[in-house]
Amino acid sequence: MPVTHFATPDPYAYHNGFCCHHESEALQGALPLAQNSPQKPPYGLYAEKLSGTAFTAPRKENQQSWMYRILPSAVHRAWEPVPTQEYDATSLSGADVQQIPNQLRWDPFDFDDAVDWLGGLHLVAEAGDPVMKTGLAIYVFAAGQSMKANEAFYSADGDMLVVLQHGVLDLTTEFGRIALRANEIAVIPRGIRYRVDMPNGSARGYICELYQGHYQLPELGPIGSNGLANVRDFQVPRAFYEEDFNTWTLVSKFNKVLYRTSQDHTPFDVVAWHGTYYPYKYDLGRFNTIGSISYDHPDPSIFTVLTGPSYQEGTAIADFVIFPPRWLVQEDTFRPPWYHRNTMSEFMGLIAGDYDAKAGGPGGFRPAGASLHNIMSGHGPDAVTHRAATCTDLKPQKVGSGSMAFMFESCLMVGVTAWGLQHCQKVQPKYNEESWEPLVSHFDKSNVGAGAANQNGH
Ligand SMILES: O=C(O)Cc1cc(O)ccc1O
Ligand SMILES: [Fe+2]
Repeated sequence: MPVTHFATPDPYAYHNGFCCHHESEALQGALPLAQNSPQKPPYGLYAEKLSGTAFTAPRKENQQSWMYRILPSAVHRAWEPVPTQEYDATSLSGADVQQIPNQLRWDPFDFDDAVDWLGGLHLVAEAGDPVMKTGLAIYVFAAGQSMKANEAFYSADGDMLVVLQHGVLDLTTEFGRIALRANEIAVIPRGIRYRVDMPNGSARGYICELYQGHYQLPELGPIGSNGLANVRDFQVPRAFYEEDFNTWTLVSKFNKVLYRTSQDHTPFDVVAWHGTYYPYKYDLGRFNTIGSISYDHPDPSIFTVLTGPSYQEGTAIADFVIFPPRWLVQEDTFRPPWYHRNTMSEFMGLIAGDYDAKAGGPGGFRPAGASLHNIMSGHGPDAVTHRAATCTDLKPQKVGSGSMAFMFESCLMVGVTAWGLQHCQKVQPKYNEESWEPLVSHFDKSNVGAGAANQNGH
């Protein structure tokens, strides 16, 4: 029976704070004092460095951690490809993606309680290439089984931002443990080993894997020094280790192919760590939402939780944007999102409730469903929403109570996999037709007042 040790008696205690250096000891004195690799690290541990950026990355971008572990992670046998019949490997390869301009919407994706984390991953959309460290991959997942006993996973391809729509995930990572509940997100950076247990059975959600760079907080500019996702609300696990010399299986996603190896010790043997490269979680309910208190609908970038920047300033490979419950108070304003064509692609999901730009209900935008408005594809409120927003009395109104929609927005044209287009059987065939074709012209040359500004003078 493995022996388990936590930094604190509570296995789910966290360090609070993001973009900063943390240090964690599950055994007092396990971190060397004032140096990283003493000749003999405390307690006979091995020092191992995990580099999340190039050694030479500028200080403000540099991410790395030092781990003090029972055995180095190099102690394992040779990697072998996982036989494709064990996992539907083609569903991860992205070999079948198609870039299409159609607006797409998916009905809620099914639960699948028969599979575990790896069996439950479905690549829906992708752009770029892990080999060149460019782009992103978007998955939906549904699983009900814990990973096999003594099995752990990592992705060499990118940083996985997990949006949990339903259930609970118990994540054991090299850095410690994270309990993830619906309406929370976790980010597991490239290379970090973890396993996923499902203490409550069915779990479902979405993942945006960033092949390039790392997620960071957006600049706040004139908003000032607080607001949106606040630094202290990000939670980082505390050191946790087991003494376990049983045989473990490691699975690696390496250029979208699963490889497997074995070793006679647990990968979760990090007694202490310090650094800037670590997994973390964030509860979307803590987001400090900011909006217009005068007129007009602001750009949704004010709802950015995390951004994965491209090399072009202000342009993201992946922005993670949420639409939390909020008050709408704008005067003389069409309050839902405007009609739009975007140089960015917009993949949306819904964790719970309704999204104020779209009708819910059967055939609508529903929790656990999704939509994709690819580059320059027209979108915006459906006809029902347009009518309601045009006719409504503009009193202060709370929208989205109990709701949480989100968007993965990318500067890249994402392709959709065969699973996303066909095999999942969730594409709504009449999305476009039913959403926007009912819109009719209200153009009336003889009635300027039909759309005139109000008397507030803006
Ligand atoms: O509903 C969408 O498609 C996303 C979206 C939200 C918003 O507030 C403004 C523009 C936009 O595309
Ligand atoms: Fe848009």
